[in-house]
Formats: sequence, C-alpha cells, structure tokens
Amino acid sequence: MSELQRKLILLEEKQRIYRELSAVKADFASRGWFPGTSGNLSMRVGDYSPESFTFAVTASGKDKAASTPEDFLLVDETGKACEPTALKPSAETLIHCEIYRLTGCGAIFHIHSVFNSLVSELYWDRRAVPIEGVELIKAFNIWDEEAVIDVPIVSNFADIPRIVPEVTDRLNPRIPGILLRKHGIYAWGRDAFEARKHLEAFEFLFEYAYRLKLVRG
Ligand SMILES: CSCCC(=O)C(=O)COP(=O)(O)O
Ligand SMILES: [Zn+2]
Repeated sequence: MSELQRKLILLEEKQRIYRELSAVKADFASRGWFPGTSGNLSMRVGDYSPESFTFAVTASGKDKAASTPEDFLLVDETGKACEPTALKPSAETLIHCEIYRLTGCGAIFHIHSVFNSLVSELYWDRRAVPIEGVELIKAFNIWDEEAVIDVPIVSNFADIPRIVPEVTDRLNPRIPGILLRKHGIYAWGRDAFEARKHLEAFEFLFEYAYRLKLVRG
C-alpha cells in the first residue's frame, strides 16, 4: 500500500470516529452528563500496540453540548497532538493514554455525575465501591450468581500526571471503570457501544449503592 493510500484510509477512519464521538457527546449532553463543561471522550484510531497508538479526544474546556468542527483532535500515546492544530487536548488526556496502554480498549468515556461523586467519597475509606449481587453487574460480562465487585477509587490531584500511577496500580482488568474521588468516572470498552453500555451500568449501580446505603443507614 502506498503512503497516500495509507493516509486516505486514516483520514476516512478519523472522520468516522469523529462522527461517532459527536453522536455520543450529544447523547451524553442530553442526559446532563457534562455539567459545567466537564467530561471528556476518546476513541482509538488505527493500529494499536501498547507502545504506539493514536486516539481522537475532546478538546479541553469546550461546551460539550455544542457541536462544532473544533470538538476533537488526534493525539498520540503520550497525549501530544499528532497534527498541526490550535486545539488543546482534554486536560485529562494522560489518564486516557494510561487506560489505553493498560487495556488496549477502543473507547473511553469520562463524565461527572452527582451519584458517581457521592459514592467516590462515601467509600473513599476502602478505596473501592462495593456492589453485591446486582443483576446489572452482568453488563461487565461477569455472569456469576450474586457476583460481588469493587469499583476502584483513586485520588483526585489537581496535577493530572500525579493521578496516573494510581490508575496504573488500581485498574482492574475485570472492571471496565475507575472512579476519581469527588470527580467522576472513567469507563471504557472495546468500542463506543461497549464503553457506553459500561458507563450506563456504572451510573445505575452507583445510584443503587448510594440509595442502599441511605436506606440501611
Ligand atoms: C470544568 S470540570 C474540570 C475539568 C474536568 O474534570 C473535566 O472533565 C473536563 O476537562 P477537559 O479539559 O476535558 O475539558
Ligand atoms: Zn473530569
């Protein structure tokens, strides 16, 4: 294959991924999942190896409810833009880089919600949110009867590179999500469909865990 053909294929894939991310972004915005410009989304583009990969990520600080031609940019495995652009990648791009490196997943979605923030603080002392025997655990492809899972919680430092080693230490390959304390959830999957499914399941389970704690006292 010529260099030109390779470039054209990459361009087509980039456009397809931007369209897919745009649809996810609009859907999440309609659910109120991006309060105050928070949240960020990414999808991997092209070939993958843990040492070298490319992904499309939301530009930093944008109103994620608006759709513009400047919503996404391509970055490499170090989080640096891989094309000339005035756009700034999400401030949390390094967390995406680490999750791609560790899991080889295809899409990562990050949102802030009241319930994910509440449980991340309520269960901070055990550094994980326990979920016991709830049917929706099956959304994570865990089919054991009365399965018990722990969703890891890591520190929320203002200096994002300080968060990365905690993600490295705590990410559990069985659980496609990680909470940042009093901040939000990162959920991922092999593609956008699966990452969205996981995110929806986490949000359901966090509301359940919060309400259960409330009624049990
Ligand atoms: C305004 S919320 C603070 C930053 C944040 O947590 C977030 O998710 C959005 O940051 P980005 O740089 O991706 O816009
Ligand atoms: Zn955030």
